[in-house]
Amino acid sequence: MSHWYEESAPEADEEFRASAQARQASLTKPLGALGRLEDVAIQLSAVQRTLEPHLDKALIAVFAGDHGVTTEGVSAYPQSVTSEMVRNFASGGAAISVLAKAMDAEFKVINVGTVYALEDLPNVIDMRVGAGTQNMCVTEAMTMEQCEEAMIVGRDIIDQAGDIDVFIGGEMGIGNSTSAAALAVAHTRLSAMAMVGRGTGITDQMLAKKSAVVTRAMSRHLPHMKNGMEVLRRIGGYEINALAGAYIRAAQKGIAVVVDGYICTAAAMSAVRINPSIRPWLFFSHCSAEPGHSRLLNKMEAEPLLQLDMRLGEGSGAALALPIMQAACRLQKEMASFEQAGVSRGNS
Ligand SMILES: O=C(O)c1ccc[n+]([C@@H]2O[C@H](COP(=O)([O-])O)[C@@H](O)[C@H]2O)c1
Ligand SMILES: Cc1cc2nc[nH]c2cc1C
Repeated sequence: MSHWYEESAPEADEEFRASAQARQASLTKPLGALGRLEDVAIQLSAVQRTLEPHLDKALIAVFAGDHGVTTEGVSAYPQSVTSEMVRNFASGGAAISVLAKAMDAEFKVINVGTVYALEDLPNVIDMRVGAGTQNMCVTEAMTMEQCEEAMIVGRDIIDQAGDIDVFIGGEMGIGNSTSAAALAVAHTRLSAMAMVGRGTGITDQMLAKKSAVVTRAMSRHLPHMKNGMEVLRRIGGYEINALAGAYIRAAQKGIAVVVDGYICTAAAMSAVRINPSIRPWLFFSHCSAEPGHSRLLNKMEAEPLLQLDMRLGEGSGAALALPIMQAACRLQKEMASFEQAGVSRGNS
């Protein structure tokens, strides 16, 4: 039986890619002078099958969930911060709340599994799959039912979105940089030491412990990770799995995805392992200060647009990349050609 998450996304169209490349070459600028903006517009042309790619209607959805592994002492902040920040997202005080407004994007907050039950909050969609995951050092983070349910939360957020052409996922979860590091080890087979970082800002001593925690979790789970779903079930998180489900559904529906930081990239890599056809729809916004992030991006052959030493999460880096990507679209659409503007071509 095939599952919803295995259905293919529309392929990139190589004819539109070639036409977009030709159009870029015809515009009034030295060949290649818009650098990475040209790559973005060309890739969008290939997946959206148009010479006038567009990212006008954006949805930013932040998924929140707690992590059992926090009992190992791997974060600089207490678990209660996940729920406290959900409140802050909802009341407009978080960085992503501000950025979503600044970027004119629709903004949603989804509770996929905080430990603390939150009373009915305006602007928060309550889709809790559980009260935090289990500690991956001692058991699987969740059951397969919970794993699929969390992915369906993400899928349904995309299905319920109106007519959007770009999706930005954000996450909030104290301890989730440990889960992301474990996912990164699972997908790259690099060492735990290479993939752990300071997350919210831990000490050297805690960093050594975090590495040992990931090593312990991997020795338990690695022999059983026969497919991407099993990886997400064993060492993922509710918000991470919701992101993976949202990425897969967005690509299936022809919606471009802008991937945020380390945790989002770990979710994206898991989603690609489950459904490789989604890869052409993923755009990588920034390289975060987590040292594992650049390694994971390399593994995915992904070139992020920005490097701002950010390590916030919430979708903040992706929100900042959006106007650059929108500008890339407008430039390809609206710039004059050498012929139109009567500008002489060079020899390049
Ligand atoms: O996006 C990133 O690259 C990133 C890097 C480090 C930390 N974070 C955020 O910080 C939290 C995880 O950090 P920690 O130390 O609790 O594992 C979580 O809420 C993430 O959104 C995010
Ligand atoms: C305050 C705070 C805000 C965050 N946003 C994403 N992760 C976070 C972690 C902390 C600790």
